[in-house]
Parts: sequence; structure tokens; C-alpha cells
Amino acid sequence: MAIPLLLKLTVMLSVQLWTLQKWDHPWAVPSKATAAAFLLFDMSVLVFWRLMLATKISTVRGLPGPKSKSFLFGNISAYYDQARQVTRWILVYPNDGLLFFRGILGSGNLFVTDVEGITDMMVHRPYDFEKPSRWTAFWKNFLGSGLFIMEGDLHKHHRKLVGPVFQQRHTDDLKPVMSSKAQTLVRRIKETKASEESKDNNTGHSISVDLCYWSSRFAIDIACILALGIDYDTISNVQSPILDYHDDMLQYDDNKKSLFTYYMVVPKLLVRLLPDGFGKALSPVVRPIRRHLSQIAHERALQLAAGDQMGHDYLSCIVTSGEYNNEECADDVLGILVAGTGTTANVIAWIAVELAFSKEVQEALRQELQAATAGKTFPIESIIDSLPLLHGVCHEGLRLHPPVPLTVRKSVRDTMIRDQAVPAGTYVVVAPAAMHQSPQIWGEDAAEFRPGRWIQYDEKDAKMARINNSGGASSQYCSTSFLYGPRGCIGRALAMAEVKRVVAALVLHFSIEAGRQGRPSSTGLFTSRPDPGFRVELRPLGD
Ligand code: HEM
Repeated sequence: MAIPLLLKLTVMLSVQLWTLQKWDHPWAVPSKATAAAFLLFDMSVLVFWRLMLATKISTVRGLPGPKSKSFLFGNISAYYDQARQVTRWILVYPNDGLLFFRGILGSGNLFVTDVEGITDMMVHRPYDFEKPSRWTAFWKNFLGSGLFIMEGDLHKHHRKLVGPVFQQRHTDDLKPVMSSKAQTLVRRIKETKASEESKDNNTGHSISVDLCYWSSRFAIDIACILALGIDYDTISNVQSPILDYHDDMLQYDDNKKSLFTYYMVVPKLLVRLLPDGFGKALSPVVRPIRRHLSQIAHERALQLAAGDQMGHDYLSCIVTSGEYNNEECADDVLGILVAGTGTTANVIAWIAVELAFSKEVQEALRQELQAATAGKTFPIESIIDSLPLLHGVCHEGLRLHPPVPLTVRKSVRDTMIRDQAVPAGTYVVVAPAAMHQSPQIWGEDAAEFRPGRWIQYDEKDAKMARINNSGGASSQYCSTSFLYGPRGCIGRALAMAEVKRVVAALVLHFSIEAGRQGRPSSTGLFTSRPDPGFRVELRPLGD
């Protein structure tokens, strides 16, 4: 069991002062200097213990893994580099599903490198592992304390409460709205001002856009309808508190980076000493959005009290439960707005990038969509989700560019991952981005964009194609972009429906090109998006 630092220090100090008093030592007279000297001594002992001894006797230490880069910080940089280091480790260090590396002050960290290990953690023992408290303390400044942050029984209860909002039939109800929004998106991009256009003398105009900008607006609109039952129409309206908050959240400026480093590096005791609201003050848009959402929650509670019919949205669901006050409802909704927007928007942008560099796939997809929509008005809701190549393109984009490239958990009790004992207090890294590059799972072409792996062709008739849900890997669990189990993404079905509709609309209306640019690199502190400097060139096709 992990004993909190504060408790360890208190016990050590008490024993020392008690011993001195018993011997009648002159230092036993309580003074600030004595206490400070002992405190310093005790902290040094604890640091020494962590650095020199604790990991040497740890049960996980015998596992293979990289050498520590730094005496104090170990390989902690692997947490912030879009999973690049861990992706390399899988290839470099032969292992049986687990690698060991050191974190701050020699702390034991595991990296799960096979699907069985991830399944064990996420499906069989999900509540033995929690999001590290430092991590969530940082996030609470911006996201509130909703489903994403909750742990243990509270999380179990809340996930059950809001589960119905994400049921398939509610997602199906939203699909026509998504399709119509995708059309609005296309129209708005076409209306983009001349200043944002780039001219190509030979073949006409192409519109140069940061696709994340547009796909975010689409994803915000859908997330707000789901979370609040309100259509803010941010695709058309650039003024909205939701947009201000969202844009600020996505900007990982120096303030946020420094704050994050502070939360990760300093002892928890000092993190707790931070004045309440310290982090919130760094993000001036958090208070207004909280106020805005609390006001909506207040109005919804009044409607409920007046006997009005409640909608199927997230807010109505939690207000109806009567378990939360307005501020708690606002906090909870905030988490949904963040979890459901940047992720979805980034995948759409990455898929556009892949299509820009794979003209043949793009043309084949256009043909599939044109054949499906021939003679009908787009969209055809009944078939869009079963189009094999659209399915393949979207899942392959998600496989190569999981928006959450890496996440971390901490074991809260002594537990196991497969047959490996994992002591309480061990940090465990799960990295979808690394898993999806593994040739053992996806074959030698793991790093290539090959949507065909998600399609099952009939041996007798190649035109008869069906969807392959595992992408040619041994099981559906090999796709880890949404993780799985009770702490996996609750918005998975909704997200895929969104991605498919926007990608279909873009491909039907534009030729997607990269111009003379090379492939963009991936950026972001926790999520992966194409470098903001990269612009896709959208060349309108004849309507
Ligand atoms: C392609 C898009 C998406 C991807 C790849 C994705 C991925 C993920 C991942 C990996 C997690 C677990 C994170 C962790 O535990 O560290 C997660 C959690 C979550 N996601 Fe998504 N997500 C997407 C879209 C959405 C959407 C559209 C919504 C809702 C509107 C949503 C709502 C949530 C929530 C509420 C959680 C927390 C669940 C819990 O802890 O019980 N996500 N998502």
C-alpha cells in the first residue's frame, strides 16, 4: 500500500521528537529550527530511499526497459512527446508485454506493450488503476470534476447514470443532424473569404484551410447538442462562450505547460498548498463558461420543477437525477465538451491529411460515395455507416493517428497485469499510438495508410466487400484509440458517426490536396493534431 508522503513525514518526526524527549535531550524543546532540521533530514532520507532502494527491491524492476535518462527525472519526458519514445521502445527492447522505466525520483513505471495486458487492465481490473491524482489535479483546473475525473464507486455510479445518453438509438437520432451540419460545414468552407484562398493558375481555385479549425466547430456543435440539447451553430457564428473556452483549451501555451510541469514535478504536498483557483486564473475563459453552464443548469432545474418534459441530453439526465447542484452539473458538462470535441476534430483533420497524400484512395472513396448517392440527395443515412471504404478510411486514419496517443494510470492497490505482480503506487502507461505501429499486431505495413485492411473482400467476387471490424488484426481489442472497459470512451459510437459524415461530405465536395507541403508532424500536449502550420488545399468539385 502506498503511504502518503505527509503521513510518512509526520510519523518520522513524531518518533524523533518523542525519542529525544524520552532521553531528555536539550533539542527536545520544541523549536522551529529543530523541526525544520528534522524535516530536511527526513525528506533527504525519503528521497534517498526512493532513488537508491525502493526501485531496486521492487517486483517490477527485473523487467526489460530503457536506462534512466536522468537521475532525478528518469524517463519522464516519455509522457510528453506524443508517444514517440515508447513507440521506439517497443521495437528496441524485446519484452513479454511489459517494459519498465523510471520516472521522477526513481519511481517505478510500467509500459504495457501488448493487447492482453491492456485488456487485463481496462476490462478485468479497471478499478485497480486510476488516473494519477497529479494528472487529475491539473485537469480539474480546466475540466471540472465530471465523469472523466471521477474514480471508484463514484465513477461506476455516474457512468451508469449517464449511460443512456450515449445509447445507440440516441446516436442514431443525432445522425441526420450530423449530416446536415457536415453540409453546412462544406458551404461555410466554400464561402471562405478571398484572403484565405490560394490561387492555382492552371486548375482554378483551391481553398487553403486549417481543417482542425473547421472540424472543431462541427464537433463543438454536436457535443453541445448532446450535452445541453442546444445548437450553438458555431460553424456559422464565430461569437460564443463555448468557442472561446474551446479555443483556449486547445492552446497549450507556456502558462499551461509550466502549470502542468509544476503539478507533475513538485511534491503533492506543495500542489495541495496551491490556492484554490490558482490554475483557473491562468485560463480566463474557464470562469465565464462555468457561469454560463451553471445558469443553463439552473434554468433546466426550474423546468424540471415546473413539470416540463426533459430532453435526452446529458444535462437533462443529470439534472433529473437530482443528485447534483448547478455548479456540479456545469463541471460535468464541461468535461463532455472537452472530451468530445478536440479528439473528434483532430481525427477528421488527420484523415484529410492522409487522403491528401493518397490520391488513389481518395478517388476510390469518392467513387464509392458517388455510387451510393447517385440519383439521391446526400446523405443516405441508411447506408453511410456500412460503406466499406468509408469505414476503412476512417478507421485507418484513427489507427495511425489516435487523438489520445498516450495515457497513464496508477495502481491503487497491489494488483496484477497478466501474470506480473504490480505493487500499489506504480504508474502504468498505455499508448495507443505505439500499439498501432506494432508490426506484430498489424503486420509489416503497420506504419502505412492502408484502408483495405478494414475491408473483407469476397473471394469469388472482389466487388462484394464487407466491413472488417478488426482491421486484419487478431481481435477488435487491437484498436486501442478509444480504449475499452468501464474507463474507455463513452462517446465512441457518436464519434465514429461524426467522423464518417464529415469525411464523406468533404470528399464528395472537394479534391483534398497537400500543395507543395510535406507531411505535417504531430503536435499537442495530450492530444495529437497535425501541425497548425499545415493547410489542406480544398479544391471544390462541380456541384
Ligand atoms: C475520435 C474521437 C474520440 C476518441 C479517439 C476518444 C478517445 C478517448 C479515450 C482514449 C478515452 C480514455 C482516456 C483516458 O482514460 O485516459 C476517452 C474517454 C472519454 N471520452 Fe472519448 N474519444 C473520442 C470522442 C469522444 C466523444 C465524441 C465524446 C462525447 C461527446 C467523448 C467522451 C468521453 C468521456 C466522457 C470520457 C471519459 C469516460 C470515463 O472515464 O468514464 N469522447 N475518450
